[in-house]
Amino acid sequence: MERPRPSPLRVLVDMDGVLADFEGGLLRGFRLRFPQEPYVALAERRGFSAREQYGALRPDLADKVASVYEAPGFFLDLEPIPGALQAVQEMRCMKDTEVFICTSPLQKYRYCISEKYQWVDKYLGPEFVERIIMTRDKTVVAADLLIDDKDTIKGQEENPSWEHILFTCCHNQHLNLSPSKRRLHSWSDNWRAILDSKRNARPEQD
Ligand SMILES: O=c1ccn([C@@H]2O[C@H](COP(=O)(O)O)[C@@H](O)[C@H]2O)c(=O)[nH]1
Ligand SMILES: [Mg+2]
Repeated sequence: MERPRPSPLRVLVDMDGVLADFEGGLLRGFRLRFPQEPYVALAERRGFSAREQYGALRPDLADKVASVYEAPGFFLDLEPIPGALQAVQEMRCMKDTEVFICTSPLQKYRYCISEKYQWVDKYLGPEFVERIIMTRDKTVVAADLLIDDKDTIKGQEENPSWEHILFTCCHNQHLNLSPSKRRLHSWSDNWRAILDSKRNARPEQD
């Protein structure tokens, strides 16, 4: 009897901090727009929210830093993270693998949503535009893996189906993870091994 084909391994890849260099773009934009103000160097970044860290430095800097990423052109002008584009293109061509870009829009979404679509089209092409999942709640999306730089991902679903692989970024590099949690240190790290191990760990299908 013919064995049934395994279902493809579904991988969600985050955008800001994983494909697009949000932190680099934010620091560059902040220093250009507010050259007299103190800033947080990338090596000093702690915690997902740049807004909170700037606000702790001086309360009025919270709105100033947010005004940088809320401005038109911010998301479209972000540089790709080194190796990211090649990695996801390779992932897309891998046998028995499905890759989606899973990204959260800002609450002030006026420019962010369309610019994220344009960015994907510009750097990855229309095949990937078809594969954008834009959501403020990633826990309700079903997948095997989520590669994301946000250290804690919460939402309506308490037990998301995916395993969160923490992608190293300036704001999370100092965190000690629980032994069960895995990191991808960069796109030069062995992301293929992570996909393979997940594929092999899945229960056999009848
Ligand atoms: O200080 C910050 C840093 C980022 N954001 C926004 O959060 C999302 C992050 O999306 P992911 O899909 O989790 O990468 C994005 O819209 C950032 O602009 C923020 O609001 N404040
Ligand atoms: Mg992110």
